[in-house]
Amino acid sequence: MSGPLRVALAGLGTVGAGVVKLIEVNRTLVERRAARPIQVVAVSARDRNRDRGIDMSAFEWVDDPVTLAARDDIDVVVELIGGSDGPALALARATLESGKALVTANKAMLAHHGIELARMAEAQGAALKYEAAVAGGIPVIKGLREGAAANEIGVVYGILNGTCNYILTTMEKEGRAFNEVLEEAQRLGFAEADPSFDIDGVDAAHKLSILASLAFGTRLDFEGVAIDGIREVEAADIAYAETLGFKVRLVGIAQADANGLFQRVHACLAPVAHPLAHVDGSLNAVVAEGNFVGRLFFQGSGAGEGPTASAVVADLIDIGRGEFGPAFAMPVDSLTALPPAAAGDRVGRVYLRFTVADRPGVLAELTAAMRDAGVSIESLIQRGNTENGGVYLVMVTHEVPERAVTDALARLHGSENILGRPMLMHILDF
Ligand SMILES: NC(=O)c1ccc[n+]([C@@H]2O[C@H](COP(=O)([O-])OP(=O)(O)OC[C@H]3O[C@@H](n4cnc5c(N)ncnc54)[C@H](O)[C@@H]3O)[C@@H](O)[C@H]2O)c1
Ligand SMILES: N[C@@H](CCO)C(=O)O
Ligand code: NA
Repeated sequence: MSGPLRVALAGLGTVGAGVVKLIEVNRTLVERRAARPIQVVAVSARDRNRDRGIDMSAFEWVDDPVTLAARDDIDVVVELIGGSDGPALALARATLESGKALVTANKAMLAHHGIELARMAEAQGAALKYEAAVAGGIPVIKGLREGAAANEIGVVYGILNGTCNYILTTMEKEGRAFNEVLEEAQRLGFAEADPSFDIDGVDAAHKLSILASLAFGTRLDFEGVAIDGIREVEAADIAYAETLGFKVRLVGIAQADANGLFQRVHACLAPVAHPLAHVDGSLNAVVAEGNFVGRLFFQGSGAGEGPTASAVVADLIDIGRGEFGPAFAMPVDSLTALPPAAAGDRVGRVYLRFTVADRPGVLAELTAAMRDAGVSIESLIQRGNTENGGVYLVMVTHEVPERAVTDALARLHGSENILGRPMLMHILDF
């Protein structure tokens, strides 16, 4: 064995504490695999005295994590603070500038500053590793960056947020209210510090932009992701979806073709036969289609202490072995910049839920707008009273270009017969 890999941990929350525990429990095999001892030299967090359920007395405590970057007795800094900017970014920059290896679970930081950090790592010949940042414990970064590296990948999509999947599937199985289930996900340690990042789709978009760069060899483009979360999904939508043969899932989709780079996060209806319809609770899943390997399906725990620590320590093992290369699978200057592709040309089936007044002529008005916009209806359900005195009218369209649905909704805008905002979800057709 060569000399120890000297590690500093910045951030001792859910993930940081998990890393300390994993190294403790699995030390022997981790060190055999890294071919050297793993030595946690120093740690930093906001509150020194917080009870983390682990003995930290062997580690030097540091108040300012950025000072870790300049130390000669540290080889790798592990950033587990979070946040796209602030102390996490200051630490990441200082670490790479000093030529040290950086391991991070911070997808927000990578989505916003990944290219800059990858360039710094390249300039210094330093490792920048981030397996925990996308789909937690699932080795999807390794899978795309290494395992599928010989393929042209046309599409990558999946369930990238454990909190949303936990909320949607718990609502589905137990019929419980949105807010109650969100609080439970926060207690279980899945949710981001700001849970709106989870439920508004931002966290999934951070991860999707990283996956897209790896899959297509394109420059990371978080600004190009169209984002919708799950706030508008009602228990009724989940029940209608079930009646129609679907499950509601928050799905991130990235596709690269002659039209450019299409990236979108949105609640979708997955047909019950689709593998994503069977991804429950806080699990994540990623599907990638390669031109030689075919369909790859990765599934596992995308959040929580153990699975995320598993990914962080795997990165440390790689660094211990000296196995790393360009952060985004190729040198930054080789990444192409594709223009964002417009959604309007995309063809697919759509689920629409309207809350309508219960009076004659409403259905005729709705179907006329669909007809005039060239939208053909595959199935239609009208049922029940809603709280605001209307009835729900739910339809699934045949395959149509997205702009036709937008046109139909524009024709109905302002109609006295339509109460509240229509709910639209795309049907997953990969
Ligand atoms: N929790 C998960 O399941 C999960 C999964 C994958 C990725 N991540 C990512 O991992 C990172 C950490 O997440 P977490 O859930 O462990 O967060 P957390 O809120 O539980 O922990 C954050 C830690 O950072 C420390 N911290 C905050 N500001 C600091 C500062 N200025 N200096 C030093 N320490 C500071 C806090 O004291 C705390 O120990 C985030 O980037 C998150 O997105 C989390
Ligand atoms: N908040 C994230 C943590 C994992 O990145 C989730 O719920 O998936
Ligand atoms: Na991962």
